[in-house]
Amino acid sequence: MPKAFTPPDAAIRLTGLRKTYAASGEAPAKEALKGVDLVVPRGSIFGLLGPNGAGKSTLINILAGLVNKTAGRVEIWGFDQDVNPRQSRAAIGVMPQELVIDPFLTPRASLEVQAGLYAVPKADRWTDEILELVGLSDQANSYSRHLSGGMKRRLLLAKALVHRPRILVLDEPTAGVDIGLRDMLWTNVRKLNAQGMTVILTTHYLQEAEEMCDEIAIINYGAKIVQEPTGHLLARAGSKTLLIDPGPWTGGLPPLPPGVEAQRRDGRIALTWPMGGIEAHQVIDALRQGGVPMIDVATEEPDLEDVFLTLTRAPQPA
Ligand SMILES: Nc1ncnc2c1ncn2[C@@H]1O[C@H](COP(=O)(O)OP(=O)(O)OP(=O)(O)O)[C@@H](O)[C@H]1O
Repeated sequence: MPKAFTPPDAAIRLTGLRKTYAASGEAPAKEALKGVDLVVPRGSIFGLLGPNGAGKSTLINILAGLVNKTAGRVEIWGFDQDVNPRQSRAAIGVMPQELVIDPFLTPRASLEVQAGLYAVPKADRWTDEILELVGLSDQANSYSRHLSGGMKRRLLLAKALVHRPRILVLDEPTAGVDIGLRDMLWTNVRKLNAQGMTVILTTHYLQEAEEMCDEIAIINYGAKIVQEPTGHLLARAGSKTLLIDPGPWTGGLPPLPPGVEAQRRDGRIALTWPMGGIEAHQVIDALRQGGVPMIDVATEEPDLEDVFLTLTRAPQPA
């Protein structure tokens, strides 16, 4: 049995990962990954974000064994992809972006073929459970060519699960899908994660990443520019604002905690301060002690979009 040599907390460990696509015809060579170091903690729901062309698909395709890296090291669940290709492949299941499905197989047959490819013994197969999980039990025996686009995506998720991978990778799973499918996906992702599966997803929907992911890495121009727990990343987004409706009150404001700036905005009082340090209740307490009436209180939180835009607006490195 080969020995895992990464610390037990890493589901994925990338060290100096590089990919250069060779020049072809008129197109020059393209350096898609420029030495990425990345650790995905075991048990996390991990978001891999970046603008179009940042290198996300290249990175995922390398993990999936579909694209050969140019340099660097890829360890999946402790197994070096070059040294233990079989074990590292067995540890990961990938739901691809594109609808690659054999139209002449039924969903049940597709899963059986996939299980065969991964050498899953018959006794360990969980075909019916997977079909149930993704909501394809009723279509289990229909030809896949008769499935709707949404059902084909369900089948892709099902195929990624046949060998009970430790790590599930979802490449843009919700791009262009309807709400029912999106809900099915997120319910299942949470369920599988609660059972111990590490989940990595790429998405263009920042709100989705904010809701789903424990930790996020952002890549841009083939380089990782940040990796942090989602909460920390949001805290980088600058300021927090409290909006108070004092009704017809026109008095003066009491002293506020240092760093809090006040403005009048459409009859409301907008109080803004940098994230971290001051808590909203301290500001509210100060207002209350100063006798400011509060008919309504609302907050404006920064979101991942603010962070993302700030971090990815930097010009392309030379
Ligand atoms: N097979 C290829 N041959 C040459 N260049 C490629 C190839 N695949 C990707 N690239 C280039 O590598 C860069 C990274 O592409 P990649 O698809 O990994 O980005 P991405 O972040 O996944 O983008 P998207 O969100 O649009 O899928 C891009 O400039 C792209 O044009």
